[in-house]
Amino acid sequence: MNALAQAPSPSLPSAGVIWTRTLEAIRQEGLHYALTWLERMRPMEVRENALVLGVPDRFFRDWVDDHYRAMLETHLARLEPSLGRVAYEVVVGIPPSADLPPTPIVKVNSLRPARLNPRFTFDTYVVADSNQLPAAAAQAVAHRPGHNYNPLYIYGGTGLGKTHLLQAVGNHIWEKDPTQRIVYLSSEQFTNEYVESVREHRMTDFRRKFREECDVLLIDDIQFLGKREETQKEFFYTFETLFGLNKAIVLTSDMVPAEVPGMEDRLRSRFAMGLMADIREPSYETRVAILQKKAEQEGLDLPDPVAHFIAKHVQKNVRELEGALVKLSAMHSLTKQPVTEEFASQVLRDILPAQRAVDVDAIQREVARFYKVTVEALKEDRRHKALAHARQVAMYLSRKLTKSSFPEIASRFNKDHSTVISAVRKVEGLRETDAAVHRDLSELETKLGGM
Ligand SMILES: Nc1ncnc2c1ncn2[C@@H]1O[C@H](COP(=O)(O)OP(=O)(O)OP(=O)(O)O)[C@@H](O)[C@H]1O
Repeated sequence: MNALAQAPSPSLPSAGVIWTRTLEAIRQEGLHYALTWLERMRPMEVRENALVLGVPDRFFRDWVDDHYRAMLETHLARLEPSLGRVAYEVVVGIPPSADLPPTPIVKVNSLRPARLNPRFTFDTYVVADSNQLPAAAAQAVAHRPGHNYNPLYIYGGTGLGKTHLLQAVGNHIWEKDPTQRIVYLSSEQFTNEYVESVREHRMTDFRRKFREECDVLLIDDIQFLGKREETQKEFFYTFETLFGLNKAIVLTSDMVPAEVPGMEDRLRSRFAMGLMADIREPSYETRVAILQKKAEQEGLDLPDPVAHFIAKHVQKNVRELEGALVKLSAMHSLTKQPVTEEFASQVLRDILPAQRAVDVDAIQREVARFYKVTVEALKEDRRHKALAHARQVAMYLSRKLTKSSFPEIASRFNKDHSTVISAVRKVEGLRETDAAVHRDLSELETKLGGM
């Protein structure tokens, strides 16, 4: 049999090596059914900008060419940009196609569906208290699209990971089964496509794309549909068709359906038919965990105190946390300075919120709110255990976060200064030994914007 031929230029690997790598990439994408055919072919040579593959007969050649050429050429170009084509040569000795097992005739989407970012996967998503339900629901949809939670409606504030989860659903389904037709877009893009199709009299194409050739519909920021009456109508029928066919529908929004201005009632009620799950703002611990995971992904060695420092100061959303980390990482590789708290505070000066001056009043208010007691109760003499703890915490924070002296603090709580001193000592001790107290204090300090 004609074995592997040599490469045309010394800079290119041989046809055999290129072919092995191509098959490996296809295997990694889980396209096993394609391999049944592809593994029969023999790498012959690299000719001009084509990889020449040996095939047993013309039937085989035509079948592979019809079904897998696009996929092969995509993978080839990714591995060797100078090779954009495959060519075939009938070779004696390769077992003929007749003894191949029957292969399902499916149209393979060898390219990741449009607009899906491969970075947004379940692997790179940190699951925590703030997003447990939507993350679990998204995974359930990705495992059994159309059967679990249909539709799934994920809502929450900006930069909290809605798009990430939505795209993770799409990426997971596609990676497991590239024959699934996944349509991912924002409601604004849906509107634009609709308006264009009406204008250009291409509604049949539009409906085919969204109703007939769609197994999974993922729409980001559905709230923008509220302002578009005509598009909403079209979307309603799209929804009804897909839902009736058990096709998976996942939507994201920054508010619950009932709050979306201008959204028709019939759509609101349909959105609420499956599962509505909200992503909340990440807690302090979640922010630390996200920073650590992202640092690991970026290959940045992030010491714990620095992760805590950023988490304490960047509280708004995950997008801002990520921005802080990217900046830190870039400055670290440029300057080669060690990643310390001091370095972080210099680098992130312009993103960190300015330190708020905290006073005893603000501390009393925040602590009272936190422990669900009144500010007056903090200043009274009552010795109820929970109240006494809240009072001691308020005294400790007053000492730690303000410049007030013990007697000054004492006067604000109607106590004498020795009570404040022993309260501060007690809370300092508890902070070291009691994890719940440690967590409460960190959260309170974060809320108060202190260090
Ligand atoms: N739990 C998480 N784990 C890892 N990364 C996250 C998480 N949540 C958010 N991110 C990251 O934060 C950034 C912002 O997230 P995303 O774009 O999904 O937010 P969003 O809720 O869709 O925001 P918007 O409403 O503004 O569109 C992304 O880079 C995303 O990867």
